[in-house]
Amino acid sequence: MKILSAPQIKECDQTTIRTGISSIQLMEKAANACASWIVNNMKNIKKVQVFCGKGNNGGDGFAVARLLYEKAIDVEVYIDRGKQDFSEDAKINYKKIRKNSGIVFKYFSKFLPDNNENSLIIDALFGYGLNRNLSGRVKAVVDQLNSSRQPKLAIDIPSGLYADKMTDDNSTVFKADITLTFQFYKRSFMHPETGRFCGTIELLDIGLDQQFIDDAKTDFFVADRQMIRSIYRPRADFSNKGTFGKSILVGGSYGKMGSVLMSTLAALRTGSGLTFTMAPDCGYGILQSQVPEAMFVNSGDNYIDKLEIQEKSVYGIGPGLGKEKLTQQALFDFLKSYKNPVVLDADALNILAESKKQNLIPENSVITPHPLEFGRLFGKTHDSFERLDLAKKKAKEHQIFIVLKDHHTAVVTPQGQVFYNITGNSGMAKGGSGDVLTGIITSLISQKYEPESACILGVWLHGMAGDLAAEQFSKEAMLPTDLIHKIADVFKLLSK
Ligand SMILES: NC(=O)C1=CN([C@@H]2O[C@H](COP(=O)(O)OP(=O)(O)OC[C@H]3O[C@@H](n4cnc5c(N)ncnc54)[C@H](O)[C@@H]3O)[C@@H](O)[C@H]2O)[C@@H](O)CC1
Ligand SMILES: [K+]
Repeated sequence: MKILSAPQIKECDQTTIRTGISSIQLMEKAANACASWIVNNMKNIKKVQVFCGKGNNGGDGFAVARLLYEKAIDVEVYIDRGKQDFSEDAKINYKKIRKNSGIVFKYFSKFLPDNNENSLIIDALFGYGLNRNLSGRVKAVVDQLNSSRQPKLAIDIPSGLYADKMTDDNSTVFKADITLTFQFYKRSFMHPETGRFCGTIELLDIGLDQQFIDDAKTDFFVADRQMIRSIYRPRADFSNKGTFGKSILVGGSYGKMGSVLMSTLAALRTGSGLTFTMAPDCGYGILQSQVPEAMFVNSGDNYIDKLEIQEKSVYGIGPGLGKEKLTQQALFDFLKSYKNPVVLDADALNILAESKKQNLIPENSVITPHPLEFGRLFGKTHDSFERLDLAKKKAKEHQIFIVLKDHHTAVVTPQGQVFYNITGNSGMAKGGSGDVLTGIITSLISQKYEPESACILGVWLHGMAGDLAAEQFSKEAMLPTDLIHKIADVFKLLSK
């Protein structure tokens, strides 16, 4: 699914209006979608306090207030004091509810929190039209709303959040529990500094012009179910283990054998035909007893000191590798003579960063850094938007795929496209989750998925396995090894 910028969404709204529906009808449709969602999904809500701004987001708020009032919900509407230069459609909806004597109108300054879980705060102050930080009375009331214990819902975008860029440090943003957003995810929903204000995100389809959406140019996408289904290839009949490729997981050192073990298990569970582990001898017993399906290639004593090149294989290198001098040399020698795409993670990336040998990464390879590893490889950045810009630049420069791990991991392609992942949860923020991802992506490439598809599908699978693990074990208790077991259920879901 495409992510459009705020100006593109505005153009999309306007195109939709030109091609049939009037702007006030479109607002009514948007408000209806919100009100229905609230009525159907928040059955305990008896009262709403709707905060309306002067633009069309405020217009949505007035219309939602009216529609909820018609559903016998107690409604209070809050507006700013002073001259109200409402947008045209906001004015129409404002006048409509002004006539309605049952709806209570108040100024922001009169807000008193109910602190009651049956009373919902609705933020319709600003949407994608925000062009400066919140200040004055609006800022004051949003600060007050944020400290209330009532459930909070934002219409389209939490007020104070820009659609496509960072907020300034310490600026005020409405902290929503739920964001009902129209048609598109916004980039700011996907980044940790800004996404944390959105709570649960629900996409509401308001029937915007499909032709405009199809033609719109963007570098940013969300990997949704539809995209994943188009990438996933069910396992073919009439096949043998050779059909599904050979994965070689390289890593492990004394005390860190678990990482390459998890990568190996994940590669097997993802369907790799033949799976090898290249690890030092100290891991021999562990690996052979824990993963009898994988073959062991001895690559050193307590750490890897040589890396054998095997034909027609896909290498996933890095988990638990360590940074011994001889390991470093083994990695350099390997990358100098091996020209096929590889998957590089963890210490493989740290070694390349410390030795400034990023140029050794073969074209079309996949690297899977977390923010710190990315910083070591390509330099520090101020925030995750800047980091993503730099990743786009570096993916192009090195012609590689960068899987930038984060709450919403982003797959960045050599063409500069970005695919945000929306599966996964904070229960995965544990040592070992990354090793599982390395195994999954390596396995998919060995099964002849193009690296781009392998990254997008792999990250999605990994997150989905995490969501299923959280459901069974809780975010706190779930383990990276649980992710590996849940891969089975994710494939079952995919093949339905
Ligand atoms: N027909 C349409 O265009 C539709 C728009 N919709 C809603 O309209 C929203 C966009 O509406 P608008 O473009 O009117 O934008 P907003 O409702 O976000 O408000 C923009 C107005 O607020 C002012 N403003 C921006 N930042 C401010 C700040 N920090 N302090 C004070 N004033 C500030 C702007 O100068 C402008 O007058 C969407 O997010 C969505 O909620 C939906 O109703 C769907 C249809
Ligand atoms: K809003």
